[in-house]
Amino acid sequence: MKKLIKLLLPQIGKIGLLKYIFLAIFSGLCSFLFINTVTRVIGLIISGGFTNISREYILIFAAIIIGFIWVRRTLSLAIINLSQKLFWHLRSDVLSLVLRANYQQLSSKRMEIHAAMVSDINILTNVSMSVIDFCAAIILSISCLLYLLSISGVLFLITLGVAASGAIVYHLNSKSNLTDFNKARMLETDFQKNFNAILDGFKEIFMEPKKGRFIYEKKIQHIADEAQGNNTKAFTGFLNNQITGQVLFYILISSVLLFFSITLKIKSGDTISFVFTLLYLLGSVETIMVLLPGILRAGVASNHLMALKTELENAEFNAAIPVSYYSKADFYSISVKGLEFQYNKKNAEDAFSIGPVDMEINKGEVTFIYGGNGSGKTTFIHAVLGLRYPSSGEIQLNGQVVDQKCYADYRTLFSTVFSDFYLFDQIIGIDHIDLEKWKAYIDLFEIADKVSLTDGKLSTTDLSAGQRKRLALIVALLENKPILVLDEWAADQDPYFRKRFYTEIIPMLKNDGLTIIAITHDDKYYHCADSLYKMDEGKLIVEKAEPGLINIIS
Ligand SMILES: Nc1ncnc2c1ncn2[C@@H]1O[C@H](COP(=O)(O)OP(=O)(O)OP(=O)(O)O)[C@@H](O)[C@H]1O
Repeated sequence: MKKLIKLLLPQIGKIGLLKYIFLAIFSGLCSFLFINTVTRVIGLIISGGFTNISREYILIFAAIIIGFIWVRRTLSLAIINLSQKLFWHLRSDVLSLVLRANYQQLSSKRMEIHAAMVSDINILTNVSMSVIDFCAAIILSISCLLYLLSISGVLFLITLGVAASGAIVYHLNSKSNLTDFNKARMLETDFQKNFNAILDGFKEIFMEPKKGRFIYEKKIQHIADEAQGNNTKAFTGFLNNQITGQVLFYILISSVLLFFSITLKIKSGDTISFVFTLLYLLGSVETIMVLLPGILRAGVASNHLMALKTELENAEFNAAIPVSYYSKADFYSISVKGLEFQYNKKNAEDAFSIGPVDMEINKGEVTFIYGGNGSGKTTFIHAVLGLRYPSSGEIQLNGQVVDQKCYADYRTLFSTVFSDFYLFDQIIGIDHIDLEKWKAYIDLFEIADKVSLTDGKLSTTDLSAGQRKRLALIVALLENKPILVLDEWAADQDPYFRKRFYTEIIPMLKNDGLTIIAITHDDKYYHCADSLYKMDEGKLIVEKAEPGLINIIS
């Protein structure tokens, strides 16, 4: 509940929260006044004191009903607004944290974030709708208890004793119910992971339905069974509490009617008022019991959400937004000195590592890195790009050590086409798109008849794999950054264009003052590089590190 209020407070402010509390109290009081008036009128009817139509009671009932309509409408509208505000605020909050998070952290948290977005935020939004009924039921219960006290102190104490026994039973069970909700919530992340595997791997599944069946039967069914079991156990626990509460009340009401009214010599009018009020109290206690599981589940969801938010906010390496951008004129050299990096794994011996690596990248140089699959080329490039933070060693830019604080600025040196690049459907992140360059590039990359640009929007991204890569490279070049980094860019190009790329386009880009680092397996064109390195099991071996052309093959 505390965490829920912590989430709600920024949305409504303290005064807003007080307003909601006041409205909820007023709503509970309206219900109580209605019940109280009904009880009094029944008392009057039974005692024969209600013979004429009473204008006074008509006015009282009308005032209560009007008050009730007003308060419920005001409160409902406010809660609907609040839940919508909360829903979109939480979504944008998590997204803005995601945008500020670092790659290293985010890549290991993808599924958690997905589950938070899809599941936790929905649970929280939905529960905010039932908060009014919950608060109103609590106020009504308190008012009923106070009224019971005014009727008979002894019966009130007996009622309190019964309520306390219910509360103890509830408390004893709620811990294990909450554990079950928690377990079910943990499984939600696994569910999202497998759900994404189905969506992302649908082509493969469509070709071989056994794959889909495996994920469905062996993974999702298992998760569904376990989550269903946990949720069912938790909800059953709450239902048992509810039944226990009801039974205790039924026993109490029967005892008041058949036993206490006689032994305690309570007046019949008071007994009737007491029993009526108990029945209403039972109703509001039931409302509380029905709504409580949802509210506790929302507590679990808000715990997860807050933990995720805190984790994203407290990232050790969290400067994603650059303060200033490097231009081509600002860049002279990058020196990689003793750089080491290791992936985090539970068993550190299994974790792949690179380094120590030393390397020089000078302005205007074309550097190729080659090596076997899994040798660590991409991992190393990620470390050079500042996507992953080295575990030891350092990177120097123009002779100055790049520390964590300047990493965001450092990353502005690079435009990239990763091997698993994402092509946005519009050119974003560039203040002024140079349309002349765009035209020149689409001609140079021979896709002028395939794609056009209107107001920064690409006419299509539905192209062949090779054409998509050409388009991604054009977008990277339009960023006009000092260094271009390519990861196996030419792998999807036909032999004709591959030759053009290495022998015409790269020299042309180099002439334009661009520094190029490319991971490549195209040994036929290694001679086109000024510097050539081989990555071998995480170690970088210099093949050629002086400006000039070499031909490894010859
Ligand atoms: N996200 C990751 N978490 C943990 N280990 C990883 C991760 N990505 C890669 N690895 C490990 O790092 C090793 C090197 O991967 P990397 O992608 O750097 O190789 P590569 O040389 O670029 O290979 P390829 O030529 O096949 O693209 C892999 O063998 C893998 O075990």
